[in-house]
Amino acid sequence: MNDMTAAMNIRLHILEKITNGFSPDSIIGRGEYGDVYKGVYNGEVIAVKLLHNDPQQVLDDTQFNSEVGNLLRVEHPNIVRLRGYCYEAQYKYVEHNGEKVLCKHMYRVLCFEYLQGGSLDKHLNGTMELHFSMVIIFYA
Ligand SMILES: Nc1ncnc2c1ncn2[C@@H]1O[C@H](COP(=O)(O)OP(=O)(O)OP(=O)(O)O)[C@@H](O)[C@H]1O
Repeated sequence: MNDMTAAMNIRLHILEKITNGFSPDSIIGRGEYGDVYKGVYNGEVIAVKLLHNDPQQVLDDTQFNSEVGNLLRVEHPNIVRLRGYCYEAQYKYVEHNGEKVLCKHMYRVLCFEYLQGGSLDKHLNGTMELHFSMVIIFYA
């Protein structure tokens, strides 16, 4: 990871804060790959795209890094800018068949400059499989 991508890494707790915990009230749009929330980061309004959870199509670190890298390289006046990303695991206990089970929840988030009536069409193409996953890692 270079300095640029490191600087654009936005921690999950910050994204949760600026979207009121990914509250439905903060949703500004829904796409094929995830829901889009509105938030303010470093004084700028941004569009926060929380990628869907699909256990069948989980991106590994290399693939996600590669997609973020691609988005960083795109510089065009007609294409919305990536402001940051988040790739972070959260661990929590959930009820499963009457037992408490520790789950690893991977969050994959892309943050874009906010556009009035904006869309991520220009960024998410057929080659991207962007999801966040929930994987049971062991039983308590
Ligand atoms: N940068 C943005 N600024 C403002 N609103 C946005 C932005 N990006 C997405 N949105 C809103 O969220 C909605 C869903 O956007 P998104 O790009 O995720 O889905 P989409 O346009 O249907 O494309 P896809 O099929 O790739 O998911 C958009 O229609 C728009 O209303």
